[in-house]
Amino acid sequence: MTTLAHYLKTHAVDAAVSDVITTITEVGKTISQLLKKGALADILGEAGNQNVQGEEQKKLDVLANDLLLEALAKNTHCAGVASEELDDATPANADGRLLVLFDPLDGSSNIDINMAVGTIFSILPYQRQGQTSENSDFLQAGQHQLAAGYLLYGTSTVLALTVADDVVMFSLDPDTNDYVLINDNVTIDADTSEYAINSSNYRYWLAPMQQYIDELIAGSDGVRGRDFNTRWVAAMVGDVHRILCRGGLFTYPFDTKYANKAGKLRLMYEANPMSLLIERAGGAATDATNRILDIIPTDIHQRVPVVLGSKNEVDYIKDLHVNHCK
Ligand SMILES: O=P(O)(O)OC[C@H]1O[C@](O)(COP(=O)(O)O)[C@@H](O)[C@@H]1O
Ligand SMILES: [Mg+2]
Ligand SMILES: [Mg+2]
Repeated sequence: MTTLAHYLKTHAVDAAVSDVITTITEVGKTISQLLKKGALADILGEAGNQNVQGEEQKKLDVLANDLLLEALAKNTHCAGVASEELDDATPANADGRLLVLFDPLDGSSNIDINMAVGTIFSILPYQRQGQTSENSDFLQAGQHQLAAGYLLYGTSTVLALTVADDVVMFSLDPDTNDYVLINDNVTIDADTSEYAINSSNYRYWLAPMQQYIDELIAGSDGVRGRDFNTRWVAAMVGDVHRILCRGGLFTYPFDTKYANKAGKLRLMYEANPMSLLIERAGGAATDATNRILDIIPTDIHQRVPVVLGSKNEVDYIKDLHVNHCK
């Protein structure tokens, strides 16, 4: 049996990165416990305020954010924290070498209905040690991430992590409260017949995305010549987990639903960490045409269209978009 602590110690993981991962995953245990108690822990419902992106915050969005912030502020390696729920990045320990970014609670609309939610995190290097970190320090392309992962609070609590070239998965053992390795080499098949999209936004999509979904729905009667199946967890963490387990295609594409929003998902707290996991597992992650990990952010809260998962489907979507522009 390999615990997370043992894995981090024996895989030559940088000690500071390892320590920050330990801090995040320890908080994950607390969030997991709170979710198990649910209504009995008074964690359901609205917090009564909006985050910087104008979204109503749930009590658990705020609680998970505060727990992570408090724990990371005490971690000497952490120079600053940026969160989906905070207006600006919060400086931590100026001598730290690492910046931590997170979506404290992904899938907020699932909290009150007892469905899967998660925590997504990303670790970047800090370049100005000794000085107080600022928003601009976080504006690094996703390819520079030193580690990324998520905790999925589902029927069991699972950690997916990449700190080296591979992706590994752990399950939280409720008896010992340890994360135990359950997959030491997560890989995604290049082909899939399963896709995830919120099709209620169909009328707001670009023509190539509408064409793609039309083709999947036509199934064996259409140009694809085979049937496809839809799955939508309404928590990116759940959809990405399914893809890491059995392949698939996930997209929250560009849409025109809200002016000035290039898509719903956040580059730095959702798209980047998930893209690193997906690529390292052999899949692909784009904004429909460009690799997400190459995008140089201009704002810590910027949004990005996301197309990720089994490589051949991601490439197929890219071709549709490129050909449409010719
Ligand atoms: O409400 P929709 O359109 O189904 O969107 C679901 C998507 O929104 C998200 O819940 C956004 O994340 P947050 O819950 O962190 O805001 C994704 O996890 C998910 O893929
Ligand atoms: Mg989210
Ligand atoms: Mg969130």
